[in-house]
Amino acid sequence: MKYMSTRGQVPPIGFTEAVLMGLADDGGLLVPEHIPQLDGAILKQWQNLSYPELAAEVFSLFTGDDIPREDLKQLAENSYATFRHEDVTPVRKLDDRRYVLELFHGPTFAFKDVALQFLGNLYSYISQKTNSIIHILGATSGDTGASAIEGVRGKAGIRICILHPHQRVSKVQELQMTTVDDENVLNLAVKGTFDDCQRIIKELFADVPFKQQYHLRAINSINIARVLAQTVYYFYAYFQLRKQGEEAPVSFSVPTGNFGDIFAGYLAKRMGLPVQRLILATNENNILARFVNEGVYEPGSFRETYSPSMDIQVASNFERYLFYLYGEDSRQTAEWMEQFKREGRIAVAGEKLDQVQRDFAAYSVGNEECLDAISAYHAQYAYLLDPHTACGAAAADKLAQDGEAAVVLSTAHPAKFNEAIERRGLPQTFPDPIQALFDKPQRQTVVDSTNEEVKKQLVSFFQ
Ligand SMILES: N[C@@H](CCOP(=O)(O)O)C(=O)O
Repeated sequence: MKYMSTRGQVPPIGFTEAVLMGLADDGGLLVPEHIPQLDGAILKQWQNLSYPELAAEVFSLFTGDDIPREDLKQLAENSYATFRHEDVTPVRKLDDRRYVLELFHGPTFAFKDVALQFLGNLYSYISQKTNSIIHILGATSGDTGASAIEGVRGKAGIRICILHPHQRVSKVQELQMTTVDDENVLNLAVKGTFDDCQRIIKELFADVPFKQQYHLRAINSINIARVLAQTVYYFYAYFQLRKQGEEAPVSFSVPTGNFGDIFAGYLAKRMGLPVQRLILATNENNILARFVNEGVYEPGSFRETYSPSMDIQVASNFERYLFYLYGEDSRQTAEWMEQFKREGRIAVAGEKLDQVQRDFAAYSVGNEECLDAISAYHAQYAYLLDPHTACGAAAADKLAQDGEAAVVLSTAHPAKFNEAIERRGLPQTFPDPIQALFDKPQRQTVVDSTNEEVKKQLVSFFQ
């Protein structure tokens, strides 16, 4: 399998090179040159696999000859051995047609662990096999950073620098990142929003001489390996539902800010997983929901919400979707992205908008509505949702259709977001690893939201 850029200016490259390149050198995003097509017979073969076995199968469709199957299996085994649940991503049935896909059983209690435990090990593997230097640069609104750090802390030959918006992540998210004392970890707290952090790292990655001189690698969902790893749980969840006897068509409700998680679902569906609907749930930072419902992709004003990981205006993976929406036309995609840079707006109408609305249903969840969902699920099912999952649940309820089974992706454990839970006076017990964070010293460097400031820090950390 080869990879190409959504903007068409990168010659086809293999899987390992795509992982190392992260953001495509022409500023676009890497995508596989074709989407593998699975028939019913393959899905049948996969339905009883363990999570690591399934992950190895999915990846083997995308790695070409770059990674032998036995090595892939080992990578997957090692990556998912760190999860606290034997099913890795179990599905909980709440009622007749309502399910929660729990993606938070990894080391940092967020769905990002599913991909980043794997990517951390993959980077180690690639660095040993190819002698590549791995200097990771990432941006986070809270969850990716902690997971990425956990995935590579203390690993030989790897350094990691994560930018997070200063005082705009939850307390537990901040502690998970800043209490890590391994020498290979640098946390920069940027005086700005997540969008500032993401813009800075994207501009640094787009400066190809700088990126190459300092061997910068991506762990955000701009890295195609992240998206591929996230497709696996859609398949696994579908098989679990069928094993639990659920016969109805299956829809997924996905809380999303950067469009990575739901894009993984879109890819799984394009590969042949029978997904009825993909429901896109945003908080009040609702650029994606507005795009699906009105066809206009244009940042609104930034809102601080109870679901800070989704406080995002400009969604990284949106470009990948545009590429597919326009029939894999890289010239058109590049033009759209140029226009977005120039005018801050993209608008689609007619048949294209119809297609968007066939691909997704979307709902933007208000702040109080999110808390209402937490209270309602607690009262009705004795189940405590974190505020991001609550957005997914509220959207699933709002857009529910008769006769379908709705699976809400639970992206984090509620203990990561006690600020929201406390607002409804709901008690919760912190898991031990989270409780222990409060006694540890923190280490972070606060920086201005400029490329120059961040560059200065990187040059000294990655030299
Ligand atoms: N919500 C994310 C933002 C970064 O998204 P990613 O999927 O591109 O890593 C976070 O928690 O950091």
